[in-house]
Amino acid sequence: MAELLRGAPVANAIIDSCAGRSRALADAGVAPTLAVVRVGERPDDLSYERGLLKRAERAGVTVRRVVLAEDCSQADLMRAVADINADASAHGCLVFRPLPAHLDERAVAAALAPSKDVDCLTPASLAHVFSGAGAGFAPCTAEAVVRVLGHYGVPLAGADVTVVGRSLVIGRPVAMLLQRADATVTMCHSKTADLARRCREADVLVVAVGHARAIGADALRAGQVVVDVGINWDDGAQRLVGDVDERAADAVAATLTPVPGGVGAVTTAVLMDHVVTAAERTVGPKADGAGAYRAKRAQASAF
Ligand SMILES: Nc1nc(=O)c2c([nH]1)NC[C@@H]1CN(c3ccc(C(=O)N[C@@H](CCC(=O)O)C(=O)O)cc3)C=[N+]21
Repeated sequence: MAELLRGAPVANAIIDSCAGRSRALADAGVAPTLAVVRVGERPDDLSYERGLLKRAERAGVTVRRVVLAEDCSQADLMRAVADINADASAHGCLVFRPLPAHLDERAVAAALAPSKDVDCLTPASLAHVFSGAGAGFAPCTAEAVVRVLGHYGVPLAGADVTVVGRSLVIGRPVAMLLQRADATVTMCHSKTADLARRCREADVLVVAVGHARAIGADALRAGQVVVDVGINWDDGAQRLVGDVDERAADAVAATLTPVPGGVGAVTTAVLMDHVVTAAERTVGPKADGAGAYRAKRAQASAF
């Protein structure tokens, strides 16, 4: 049976660190604040929102929700983003994606202030993930994958990692982050010839395709580390299932991230970490209370 790499301990460690840093910021008069923009009532947006609200409370992060109707106009959405840009008390902004088809996500990405872009929507953040230069944030889920592997001590330097899925939100950025950690990364997708062989060759298999049980026994090898990024609702089973056939992985792999309770649980924690970091960056060296803030922060990191 595969050992489970659960998300909760990883998320808790991140949230504990956020809570300490938020207290230090509070002493400097700063309340780390996230603005979330939701258009409509998509079930996975709502599930993410529920999770992040719960997590934010423990992390000491204030959340402001901006909810627009499913049929809102592009101008309505642009105005919401402009308001958040102009609001100095909002440190981070998350726009739930994908947006309804009539809305232009690229225009929103171009408008959002890069310093508030905590989930890698803007071109500046994507450039950061690609180049390593600058100060942007990676997509929370892509970073969550790397944090889970780091927490459980999975060696990445020199490891063969296969990433299945090439989305701009997970597949492509996670490949960049893993490569930066010195893995040799193979990027696979729906047109990859002999996908099963590419998957079997991997020491670490990361799957983010968005289809329930897309990866089965033929694509798995004994001893592998399997990271399942999928969150799919299974109508028959009436529960969330991953992109990997969990029974096959459980029988074959060395370790496996469960769904639910794996990477998804860490995504919200990484989001809080990004918001707190964005808030810390607004506390300039000349800002009131910054000296006390720095002292407190040094103390917090001593634990
Ligand atoms: N800009 C943007 N970035 C996203 O990352 C994003 C998004 N938009 N839109 C919606 C989807 C969905 N999503 C989830 C992440 C974690 C859980 C989560 O916490 N899942 C728990 C279970 C939650 C439950 O029990 O309901 C788990 O996997 O253990 C759920 C859903 C992020 N998304």
